[in-house]
Amino acid sequence: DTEETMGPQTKRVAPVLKQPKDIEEVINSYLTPNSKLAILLDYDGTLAPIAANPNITSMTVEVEKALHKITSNPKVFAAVISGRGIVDVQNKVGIKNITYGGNHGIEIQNPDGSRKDYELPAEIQSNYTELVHDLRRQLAKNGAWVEDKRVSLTYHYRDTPADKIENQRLEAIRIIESHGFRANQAHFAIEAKPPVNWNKGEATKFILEQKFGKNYANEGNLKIVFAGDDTTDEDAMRVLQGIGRTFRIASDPKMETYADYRLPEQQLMTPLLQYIANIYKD
Ligand SMILES: O=P(O)(O)OC[C@H]1O[C@H](O[C@H]2O[C@H](CO)[C@@H](O)[C@H](O)[C@H]2O)[C@H](O)[C@@H](O)[C@@H]1O
Repeated sequence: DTEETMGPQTKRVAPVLKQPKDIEEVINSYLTPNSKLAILLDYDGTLAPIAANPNITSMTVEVEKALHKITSNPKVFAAVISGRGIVDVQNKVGIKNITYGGNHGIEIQNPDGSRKDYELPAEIQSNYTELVHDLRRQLAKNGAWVEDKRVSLTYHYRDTPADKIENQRLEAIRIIESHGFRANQAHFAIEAKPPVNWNKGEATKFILEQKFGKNYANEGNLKIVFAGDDTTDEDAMRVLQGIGRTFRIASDPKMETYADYRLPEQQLMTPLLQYIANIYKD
C-alpha cells in the first residue's frame, strides 16, 4: 500500500542530516515560536530505539523530557502513530496530551477520549483470526513468534538462527498474502496489515483534518513535522510531501524515500526534538 506511482509525489534519495547542527539548521529555518505546530511521530525505531523485544523498549530520558516540553505548549498538537496496538503505545509513551494511532492508524484516540476506529469488514476480521492461527501453527518456531494486535499482526523473527530466517520470512509472507493480507517488511519482522484503504498516511490526513480542517495543507501558519523509520511510515511521508518537514530514519544511503530528509540513526531524534522543544518552550 505504499504507492510508488500515486499522485505527483515521488520517492528519491533524500539529503542526509548527519550532525545535530544540520538538524538545527532545518528546524530553525522552518519553525518559529509564533507558528502552530502539528508534530506526528512514529514510536518504535523513532521515539524509542529498536530493542530485542517490544516489551523492553523505552524512550530515553532526554527524548521524554523534550516530548513533554513540546506537548505542553498550547501552540503544539502532537500525535504518535504506531504499528503497535493503541493501548500498548499509549502505555509506552505515557503522555496524556497526545492523539494516539494504533495498528498503523486503524485505531485513533484523542486526548479527550473520542475515538475513530476503522471498522474492518466481517470477512477480513475472520480471515485475520485464521491468519493468526495458521501463522502460529506453522511458523512460531526457531525463536520466531506472532504478535497478535487484534486487527493487524507482526511476525517477529529477530531470534531465529540466520540460516533459517529467509525460508521462514518468505513462508510468512506467503501465508499472510494467502489470507488476503498485505505483508510489509519491518525490522526483523513482517507486518501483516488488512487489505483496506487505510494506513499511516490516511490516518495522518484524518488526524490533521479533524484538528485543523480539510484545508490544513494551505494554512500558512501551520507547520507540520513527521518522523518515522519504517516502510509503513512512508505512507505518511507521501501524504505530507511538499507541505511539511518529514524525516526518515534509515542507515542505507541509497534508500529512496518520500521524506524530505534522512536521519542516519535513531539517536538523532534527541537533538531533533530538543531543537523543537527549544523553539516551543513556554
Ligand atoms: O510503527 P512503529 O511504532 O514503529 O511500530 C512498528 C512495530 O514495532 C515493534 O516491532 C519492532 O520494534 C521492536 C522493539 O524495538 C523490535 O523488537 C522488533 O524487531 C521490531 O520489528 C512492535 O512489536 C510491532 O507491533 C510494531 O508494529
